[in-house]
Amino acid sequence: MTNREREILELIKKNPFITQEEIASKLNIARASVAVHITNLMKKGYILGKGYIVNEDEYVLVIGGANVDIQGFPKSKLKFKDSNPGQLNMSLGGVGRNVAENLARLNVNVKLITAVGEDVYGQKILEHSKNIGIDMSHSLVLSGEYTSTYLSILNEKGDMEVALSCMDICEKINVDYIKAKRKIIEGSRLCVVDTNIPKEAIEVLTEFDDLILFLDTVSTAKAEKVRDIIGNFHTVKPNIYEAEVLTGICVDSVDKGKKACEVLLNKGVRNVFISLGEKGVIYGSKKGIHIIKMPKVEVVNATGAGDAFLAGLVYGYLNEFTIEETVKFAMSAAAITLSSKDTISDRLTVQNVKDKQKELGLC
Ligand SMILES: Nc1ncnc2c1ncn2[C@@H]1O[C@H](COP(=O)(O)OP(=O)(O)OP(=O)(O)O)[C@@H](O)[C@H]1O
Ligand SMILES: O=c1[nH]cc([C@@H]2O[C@H](CO)[C@@H](O)[C@H]2O)c(=O)[nH]1
Repeated sequence: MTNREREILELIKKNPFITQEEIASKLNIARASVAVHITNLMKKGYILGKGYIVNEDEYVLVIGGANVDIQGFPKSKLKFKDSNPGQLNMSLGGVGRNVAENLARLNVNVKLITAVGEDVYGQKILEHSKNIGIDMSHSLVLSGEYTSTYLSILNEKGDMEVALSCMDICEKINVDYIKAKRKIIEGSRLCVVDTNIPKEAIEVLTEFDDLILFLDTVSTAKAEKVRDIIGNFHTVKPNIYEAEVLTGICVDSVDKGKKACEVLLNKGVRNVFISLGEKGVIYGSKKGIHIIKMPKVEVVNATGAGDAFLAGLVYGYLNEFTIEETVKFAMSAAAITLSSKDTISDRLTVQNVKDKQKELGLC
């Protein structure tokens, strides 16, 4: 939605009987432009038919992968080419799905476009989404396809050592499907996309009108898909390895992280957040480039910290936080996730994130 459309929608919400002339004079614009904006608001689904019946349900749309994560926790230092005593844990994952679940836990109205098979894992993902409040009505449920899975081995510190993703089903979220969902995508307050979906489908998304696009680059292999179109995203959150794929700069120091941030801003990205794991975050916008260090926190499983962080960025944007407030909120959301064995923490709530901010001195 454009700023002008938002202004008009606010006026209509206050007075559903307001005339186009009244809107025009309040906003100091021509009546004909008001008519065009109202037509667009109707097309995007914010106004439901004539008589200005307003659709109050503003939503965030997430497009990306949904996995079942299987993770191994060794009891002591990992020995390669050997069988390590440890524990296995299974939880729901997939970057897009994780971001959507974290947003739902932060009370954001969220819809997810993903693809699952008609198998046990797919059923589990659909059931859980229903319980948590993620709208899956625009997702694909495909017979003859396997729901995707992710297998990772962590080290004794809870950081991922190596992982393998098996996500061929995401190829079905293709250009045709994205085009068919154009109305619901353009009607979103903002759209989060991950690079699990095909390159061409992401490219189509970047061509949609007035779409605020947040990007999670997922992994170095998948970040390649967006290298040439990175300037078309509003907000990007690569980690240091993904930032290198996008910029060609090896982020092995804060200065190089800032340089990579500058490269991405110069390409046209509005807000850049390069996550540095336990070292914190380098963030930049036209107001400048800064770093916030991460305080020491308990780490049980680092998987999913980046996804909680991205959900925190969305929350900050929706609530008009400053960029610094947004980073601190997002880091605190990541801290809650780090202390959970599962990819998502069931302790993630707005109040708990605010309490965590205070506890960590990130206020
Ligand atoms: N080991 C850690 N100790 C402290 N904070 C961490 C740690 N790992 C991650 N974080 C916090 O979470 C944020 C995002 O983490 P990270 O840089 O690992 O993203 P990521 O690689 O995208 O994660 P993932 O793909 O596992 O979701 C960091 O900026 C930091 O605030
Ligand atoms: O290629 C991919 N690897 C890993 C993930 C997911 O990342 C999550 C952690 O950030 C984890 O849940 C995994 O399923 C993915 O969606 N695609």
